[in-house]
Amino acid sequence: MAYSFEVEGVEQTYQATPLFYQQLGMSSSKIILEEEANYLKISQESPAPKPQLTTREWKGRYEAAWSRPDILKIPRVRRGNKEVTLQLENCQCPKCIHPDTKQRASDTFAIPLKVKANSVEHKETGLEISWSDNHTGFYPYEWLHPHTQNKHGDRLEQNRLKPARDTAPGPRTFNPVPASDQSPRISYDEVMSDDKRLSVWLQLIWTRGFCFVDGVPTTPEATKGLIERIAFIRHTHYGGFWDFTADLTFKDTAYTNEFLGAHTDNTYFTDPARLQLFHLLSHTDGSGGENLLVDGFAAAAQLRSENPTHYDELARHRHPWHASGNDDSCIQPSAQAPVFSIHPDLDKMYQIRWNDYDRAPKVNWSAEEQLAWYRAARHYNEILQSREMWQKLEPGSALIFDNWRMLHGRSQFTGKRRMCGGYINNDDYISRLRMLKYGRECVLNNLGNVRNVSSNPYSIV
Ligand SMILES: C[N+](C)(C)CCCC[C@H](N)C(=O)O
Ligand SMILES: O=C(O)CCC(=O)C(=O)O
Repeated sequence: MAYSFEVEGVEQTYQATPLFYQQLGMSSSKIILEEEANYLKISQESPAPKPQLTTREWKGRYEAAWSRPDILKIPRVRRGNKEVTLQLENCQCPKCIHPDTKQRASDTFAIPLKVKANSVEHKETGLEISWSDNHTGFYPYEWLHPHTQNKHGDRLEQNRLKPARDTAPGPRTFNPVPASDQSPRISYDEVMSDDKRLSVWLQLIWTRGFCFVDGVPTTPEATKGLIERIAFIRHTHYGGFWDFTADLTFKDTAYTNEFLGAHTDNTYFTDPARLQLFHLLSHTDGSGGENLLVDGFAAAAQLRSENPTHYDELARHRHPWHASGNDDSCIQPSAQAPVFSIHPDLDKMYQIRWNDYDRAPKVNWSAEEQLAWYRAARHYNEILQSREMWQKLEPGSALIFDNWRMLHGRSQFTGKRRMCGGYINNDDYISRLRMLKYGRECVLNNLGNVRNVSSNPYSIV
């Protein structure tokens, strides 16, 4: 890739290796960025003679300019019309990316929208940028290079994922945020002994998004048996049934005592687990460790009513997700996936992926598309925070929830906290729910029926 600059009036072309600054004779000294109207003036602060590098409008197109206060554009490739944009929130420094879990460690939405790059310095291994919110960002060259971005976004994405109608269909009907004491609950003994109560339990999870099971013996064995009452436990790189504490058994922030903001699990799987059950077995010599739940569908419906465009942004743009904490794995879905997934037959939202820790930097979109998406995501994040339901789990009461609809999280804690639980696949849960609710004959008679009516078992997705 070649970058073209006019240097002192003479057009020069530089191979766009990440070190192209050095080819400009700019040694590892501070590069000062100055904004002049629509131009980006990159000059060098060093005792050596400074080759003035001034980008300018050329044949109606800018060679480089600020397109957004928090995005630094370095000159795009004239022929390929590519450009590299850097964002504070994709900073790769150890404060922004957890050195062990490789997850985002900074809060994307705490970054001011109007953040600006004050200066750029290229170091041996990457660019160091000091940002106006006093954060010093670091972008390794080998990270920078693959993160060039297509100015026009991903045409395929724009064409293929445009919502079927002027705005993407909404989520299925949702219930208002229940006060903690109005949470759906059911008895362990009933669920374990009676298929009718089992069916009620599964329908409560589907209609309300979550359900507590009271009277569960505070042992891993009883908890495992409760999960297996629904279906076999989904095995992942975290194992099958988990019994965990804050010891980084796996390099994921769940295995720490840190705060975890509202998120869905498994965004990095092609097929995220559908149900997740937590049973707090004990918490001694410490405090904190409360759990939060948010109804992501209810929040999405609120977003859609407040700003349909923001809702569409989160339904249209697909993102890369990853789980890379363990040294021997980097798990990613087979295709990038959006925050809101709309069912292709039933024309309603059926899955939310929301996990800022595990969201990888997206490359195939333009600066303008990024701005629109981040505004929408910020709006959704504010709604989610306003709808959080917090409560301290108690030994003996297990919490199960729909991981495609409900977001969960945890407050920071001290002391020894032992949590157990497990995942269940979507297909196994939905099969169990349909068979118990409709019966086998009705389910088999409706295979292939895609009408979104309650008499059709397929309407349960
Ligand atoms: C297995 N257990 C639930 C304990 C932890 C799993 C880690 C979840 C991961 N951060 C994610 O968001 O998918
Ligand atoms: O520790 C907890 O209570 C929840 C951990 C969590 O959010 C997760 O495992 O995804």
